[in-house]
Amino acid sequence: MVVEDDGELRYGLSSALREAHFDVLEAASCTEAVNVFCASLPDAAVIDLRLPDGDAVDLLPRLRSVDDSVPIFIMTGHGTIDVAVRAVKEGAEDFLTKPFEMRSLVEIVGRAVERRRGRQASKLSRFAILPFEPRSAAMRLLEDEVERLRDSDCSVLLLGETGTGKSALARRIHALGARSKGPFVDVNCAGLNREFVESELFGHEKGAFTGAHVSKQGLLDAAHGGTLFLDEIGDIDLQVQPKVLKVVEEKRFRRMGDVKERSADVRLLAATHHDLLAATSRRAFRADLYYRISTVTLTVPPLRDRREDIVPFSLHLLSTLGAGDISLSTGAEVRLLSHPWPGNVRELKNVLERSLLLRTGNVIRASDVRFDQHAESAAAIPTTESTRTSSQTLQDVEREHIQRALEAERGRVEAAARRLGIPRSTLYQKVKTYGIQVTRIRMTVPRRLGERDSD
Ligand SMILES: Nc1ncnc2c1ncn2[C@@H]1O[C@H](COP(=O)(O)OP(=O)(O)OP(=O)(O)O)[C@@H](O)[C@H]1O
Repeated sequence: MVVEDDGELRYGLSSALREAHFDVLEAASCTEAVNVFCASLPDAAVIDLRLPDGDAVDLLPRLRSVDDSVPIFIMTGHGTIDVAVRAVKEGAEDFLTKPFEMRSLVEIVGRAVERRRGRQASKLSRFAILPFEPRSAAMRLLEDEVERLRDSDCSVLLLGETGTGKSALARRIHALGARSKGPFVDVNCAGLNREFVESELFGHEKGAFTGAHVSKQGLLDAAHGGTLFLDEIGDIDLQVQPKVLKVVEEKRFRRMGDVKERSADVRLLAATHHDLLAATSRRAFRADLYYRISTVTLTVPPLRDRREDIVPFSLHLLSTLGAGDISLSTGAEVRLLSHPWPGNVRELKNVLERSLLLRTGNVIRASDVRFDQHAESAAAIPTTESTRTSSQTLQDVEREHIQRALEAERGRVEAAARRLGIPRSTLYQKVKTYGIQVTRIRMTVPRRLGERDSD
């Protein structure tokens, strides 16, 4: 993403990057930059320090609260280097002093994109090489089913309560299969409106709708040769569903505003925590799509139904958190075993992360195991009144309330903002101010759009 209000310079920067085969999105102000960034999650951003409606230092926290893994470069003139240094302290990758050679820009951006991709690939491979051997019958059965699907290219529907590990399982299925060298593109469809999901998935041609200033490849292009994982598929708009069906059945799709069809060489994995069959009878989900994607279903059992796994899985999670030398006292094990885990693995991971911070020495004790009081019901936010204690400040209450809203909406900032009755931009600001970790990013595109060769 290139953000520059000087049209000529913007054109020069974009052309240099396009010549180097980057897909470039342009913005001329902070407001436009936020919109483009949220809609497309670019692999890197190059931003002019001074923009008509603010400067890059103001913009950084807003962009980083959406996705802090995107490398952001600040372009600056000689007189403004101290401000640019501040921007780097705020999390910018580096700054470029004008005038600079386009060649250096292309090199710097290219290297940052590669580094980011490497980090994402190693995350994925770390995940793939740390399999957990379950003790529970339910998880062993699931493992057998996954093993049987290893060589198949069929679509799979993953079912299970929120936080059970459906996305994690989708990544494993991808990593085990023949497409493992191709991209894994993960789209969370919850809360996305029709036009957004359609343009993100299928891409669009210039002028396809108001604001489509340039043509854009979709995530189906990005997933070419790999796997497309549609999380919360039950939330996909009814009008978009026939197009998804065409991808599953015919492996073909059409960009918005385009007349020609393109081939979609993707394996489709989908997940939902809704009862899709019931949704088909309410006509909220198309029956033909349901039957097409549900030929093979895998159900991830909730943690409370696989208690034998809780202690060994906790030790496994501790090692994935870099704490493989930490053990659990008997008291801590008893506490973990007696909890109902409504938030499943996500909640277990949070509790373990917290206990790592609270522990002294190499053992987690019962008193270090503190449950999230608000996870009892992921769907309900308790009233502020019921959670207030005399020592809490108004800010403590606000921070907790925001955290609960984000948990209840599984990290979807847009939905949490709606729930709280505040604009999304205000929520981003508060998330930044309170240093709240948003645990779920809506969309992960592990490589540059349109790039098709293997990692
Ligand atoms: N086998 C595993 N090893 C390590 N971490 C895991 C494993 N399974 C799940 N997790 C972690 O638990 C959390 C929840 O997992 P995930 O997002 O896959 O759940 P989900 O069922 O897709 O949730 P939702 O329905 O809310 O989308 C994530 O932080 C994930 O990294």
